[in-house]
Amino acid sequence: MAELNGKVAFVTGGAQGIGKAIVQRLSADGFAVAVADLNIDTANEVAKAINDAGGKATGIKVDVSDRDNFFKAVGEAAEKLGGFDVLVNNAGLGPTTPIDTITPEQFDKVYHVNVAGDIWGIQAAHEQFKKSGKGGKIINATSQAGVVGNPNLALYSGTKFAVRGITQVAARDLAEENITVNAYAPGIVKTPMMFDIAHQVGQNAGKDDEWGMQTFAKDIALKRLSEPEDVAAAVSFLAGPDSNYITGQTIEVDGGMQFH
Ligand SMILES: NC(=O)C1=CN([C@@H]2O[C@H](COP(=O)(O)OP(=O)(O)OC[C@H]3O[C@@H](n4cnc5c(N)ncnc54)[C@H](O)[C@@H]3O)[C@@H](O)[C@H]2O)C=CC1
Ligand SMILES: CC(=O)C(C)=O
Repeated sequence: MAELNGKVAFVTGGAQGIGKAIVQRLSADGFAVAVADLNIDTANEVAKAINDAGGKATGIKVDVSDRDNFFKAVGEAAEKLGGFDVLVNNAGLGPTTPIDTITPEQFDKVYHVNVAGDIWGIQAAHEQFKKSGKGGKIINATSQAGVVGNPNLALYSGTKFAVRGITQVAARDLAEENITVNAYAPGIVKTPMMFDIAHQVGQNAGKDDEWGMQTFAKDIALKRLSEPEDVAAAVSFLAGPDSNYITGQTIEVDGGMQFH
């Protein structure tokens, strides 16, 4: 395990999938990490494994769609870990929503987590950065589906386009305070979210999960699905000093799906 670098990172959705790989990678980079998730039991298990391996981590319960709760969770992490330097707005929901099936309830739920959650996170991080006066880094999860609209994902794709917009605006608004804001756009990553989407798409077409996965995977230039660690490596760059002169950008980590 690397020596602690004196910085603290707060990762939402850190209990599983891409978020878990991010907290593990940032811990290996020397960050003290807050494993922030709705699922506190799993978050605590991930934090314990990091502590057992010689890192510094704490599990924090958060519902990113609840503004007050997000502020409280960030404050708690800053107090427990002794600072606040990096926010990774990673938590998200990815329902499969053929266009005619979208309900008002589903719209509210997904937009509150994927879009409002990012705004509350940016505000809560900004509050901490103002206190420290040192600036910081905000890193948001979008998707290749937030770069090009994906079939069956109208609701989800729309939220991920919004995340790229919010990233650009926040980058401009916060730049004077030495705060950078960037995003990562994963492709088809082997996580519970993606396996669920593949299952739903396959089922809706009367086919199996593998067929559902291939409807997304067939366009990957590098011809393999993504591991969560592929994404964590890009987040490591965005959280570290080598990206200090980059802000407002989306890095696509999709094995070559979207080019522009
Ligand atoms: N898996 C993939 O292929 C891709 C994923 N992404 C994005 O990457 C991010 C992570 O995705 P996965 O790891 O695949 O998802 P996942 O569904 O496997 O894990 C998401 C985590 O977020 C937590 N979470 C859900 N709602 C929450 C809330 N309201 N407050 C706090 N935590 C909450 C869950 O408990 C879970 O631990 C998401 O923003 C997703 O949209 C983007 C592109 C592709
Ligand atoms: C889940 C997701 O972000 C996809 C399919 O790009």
